[in-house]
Amino acid sequence: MQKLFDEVNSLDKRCYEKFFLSEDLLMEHAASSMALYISENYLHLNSILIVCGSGNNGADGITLARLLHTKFNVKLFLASSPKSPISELQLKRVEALGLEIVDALSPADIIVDCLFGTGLNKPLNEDSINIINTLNSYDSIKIACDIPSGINNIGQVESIAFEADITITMGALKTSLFTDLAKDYVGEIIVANLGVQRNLYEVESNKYLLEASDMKLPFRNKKNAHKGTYGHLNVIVGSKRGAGIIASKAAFGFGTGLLSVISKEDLDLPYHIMQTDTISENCTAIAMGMGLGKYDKEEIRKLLNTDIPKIIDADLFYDELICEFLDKEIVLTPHPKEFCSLLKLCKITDIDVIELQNNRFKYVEEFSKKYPKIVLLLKGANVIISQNEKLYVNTFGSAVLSKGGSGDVLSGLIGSLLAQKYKPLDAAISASLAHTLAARKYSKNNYSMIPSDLVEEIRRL
Ligand SMILES: NC(=O)C1=CN([C@@H]2O[C@H](COP(=O)(O)OP(=O)(O)OC[C@H]3O[C@@H](n4cnc5c(N)ncnc54)[C@H](O)[C@@H]3O)[C@@H](O)[C@H]2O)[C@@H](O)CC1
Ligand SMILES: [K+]
Repeated sequence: MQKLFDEVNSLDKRCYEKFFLSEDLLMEHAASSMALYISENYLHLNSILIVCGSGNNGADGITLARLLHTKFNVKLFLASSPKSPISELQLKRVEALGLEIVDALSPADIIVDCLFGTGLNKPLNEDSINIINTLNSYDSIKIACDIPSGINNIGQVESIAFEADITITMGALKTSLFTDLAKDYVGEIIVANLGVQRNLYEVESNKYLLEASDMKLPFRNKKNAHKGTYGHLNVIVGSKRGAGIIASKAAFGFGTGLLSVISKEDLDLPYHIMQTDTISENCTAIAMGMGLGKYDKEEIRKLLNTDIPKIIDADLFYDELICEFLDKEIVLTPHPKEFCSLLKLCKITDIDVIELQNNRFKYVEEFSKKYPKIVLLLKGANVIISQNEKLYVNTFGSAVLSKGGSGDVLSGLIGSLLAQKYKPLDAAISASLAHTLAARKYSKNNYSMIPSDLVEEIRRL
């Protein structure tokens, strides 16, 4: 996993003091890293349009123009005149070299957006919106310098943002690049080296970006094993029984040795899935909440009171009963609307889904601060998992998963790993990664996947 930072100004300042690297030097390294990336990947192309604003993001762009002008046909466009001392200096340097500064936008093979970086602190004016709209309309390779212009420092897009194919971000990964709202704009994200090794540039953080290598699949190492070695998951199937059945099928394919569904109705299940009406004696994990529908509160309270590891989803996030159990180490997997209900029930805040989506990290942090033992998995385009005020982001999800039943598969996967004795946080992380990485492997198209296809892909991971 890689660290994420809510702000990097303090990291830049630390570089000036700790490593004696001036702002000028950091900027030179930032632009060199971008120039290297562009030269290594696009030397076969000819023209580059670099669009610069008045701050240091613009100064990065002016510096880049100087570094690339011998290799490409560089067109430098200044959307407004430089305001910071360093950007004035960078402009002097390119003027002295006689670089062309163009006074209108025109298409180019590559566009580099250096309008606004981390300094965007007010809504875009009409001019900026027009520039971004024009750039977005070009059929070019689109590269954002540091952050696509229009995304603010908490990852919100108020009106419009540059639609990058690649974002080359300076020094370290910023949290703002990983919100759901930023997902359609950032493209591939690359970190530019600022002349300091990344591990020296970075300090401690409570937020992490998950990588595929963080997924620990439940491979079996023992030779002397039997089905009981790999746990026994109990899935509580409610009145909307499809959800529990989907979860059960996913769970069985993800390694739990035994699986029983608890249901009062007679369900037509595959023969390897057992059915009973009470919790199994050797149960090692419970998955509940999905499709619960109408239920007996006392029975659910009894189940919640057991010490067996649990994953809880869906309907239970609308019942204040859940608040009695938030001091336990259980896994909760709400989608945004369910999380809003949970935040309200546990008296953190009363917000709607729009407010939550605008500030996902903030509300997950607040929840985790109040309930540090809970493993929370907030569903979304970029899943956020938290425990103990540490946040982990999974960005591998894609629209292929935006379907009824996907969440039930996830509950089954988490339940399966819990049954196999994964720690709750590890179960949530590995299951979430398996869920999203498997969905990426579905190759037919991005709209037709159904839960059984997803389960098939997960079984092939
Ligand atoms: N500080 C450093 O040492 C380094 C900074 N770097 C670059 O510097 C950038 C940050 O520079 P700045 O802090 O100057 O900020 P920006 O370059 O992002 O822009 C800030 C400027 O735009 C104005 N502005 C903000 N929002 C506006 C809006 N909506 N409409 C019109 N004008 C608006 C501000 O008043 C300010 O003049 C980073 O994103 C990065 O690209 C890099 O060169 C790496 C080193
Ligand atoms: K930018």
